[in-house]
Amino acid sequence: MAEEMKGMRLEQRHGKARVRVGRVWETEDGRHSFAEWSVSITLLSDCLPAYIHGDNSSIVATDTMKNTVYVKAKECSEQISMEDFAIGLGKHFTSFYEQVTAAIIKIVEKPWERMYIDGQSHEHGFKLGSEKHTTEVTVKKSGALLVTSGIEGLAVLKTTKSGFEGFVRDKYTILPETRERMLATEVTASLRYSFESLSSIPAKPLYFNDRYLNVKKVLVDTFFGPPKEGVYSPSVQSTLYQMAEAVLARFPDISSIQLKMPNIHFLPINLSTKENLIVKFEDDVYLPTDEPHGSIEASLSRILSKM
Ligand SMILES: O=c1[nH]c(=O)c2[nH]c(=O)[nH]c2[nH]1
Repeated sequence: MAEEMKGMRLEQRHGKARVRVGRVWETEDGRHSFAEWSVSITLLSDCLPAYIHGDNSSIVATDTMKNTVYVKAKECSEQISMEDFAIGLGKHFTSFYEQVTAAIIKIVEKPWERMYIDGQSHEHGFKLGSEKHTTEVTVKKSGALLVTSGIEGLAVLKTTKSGFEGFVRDKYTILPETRERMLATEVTASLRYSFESLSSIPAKPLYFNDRYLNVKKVLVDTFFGPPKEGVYSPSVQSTLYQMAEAVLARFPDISSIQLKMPNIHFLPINLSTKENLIVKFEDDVYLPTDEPHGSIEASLSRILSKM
């Protein structure tokens, strides 16, 4: 919310960050599902008197926002995706409070995965996985909507079928050209859905969970290529583009994707003295590093034809 007065402009928003909630759902046959979320709420609301006159009469307390997360979690009697939970919260804040014009809800899910014991899925046992599902939803009072989902910390590595050649060479360059190197990254992805109003959201339960898993699979499959032969990567940039393109080709309801793919370097080990070659690098012994790393990011969007 922005307001101009006395030749100045005040922009303000308030909310509650990192409200943590765990939710268990039990089906009739006794099988449990579980989700753990960290929910951050930001409200855009007309509460200028609080800033200017110390008058809090229009403020929705951030403590109330926190409580609302638990009330809404209780009300979800069946398992729900966090995108749908965020949309529900946004809908609540923008319709329940007159002064709230928009709500921005961010959720990060802790990656609890169902346990498998001797190949059999456990009814109520979960273990912590690695990459995280995230979402950010903006709901306006008008019902206008923006839904993004993300993946954080998807670490992938391949030991061959990667190279880097033909780049700029000048007096500062020492990097040799290669068609044989490791390729390692930690993918952060953010997907924007094309749903633009509350009424256009798919009614299918767990629609967004399904999308998340399938997008992750397309990203990973494109990064690695087929299991036997793999696929050659001429650069992180090229692989990133192919991953983004594959997602947009496969999922018509995703209108753009942003990918961040740091190039996490594994440096060849060569050890020698003046007299002796102790370790000669033969694409085998590496020094793993995490800094510095290449930082490579891009977003790919559909250009919507104006018919
Ligand atoms: O895939 C790569 N892209 C780069 O832009 C780059 N720069 C670099 O030093 N190594 C690499 N690798």
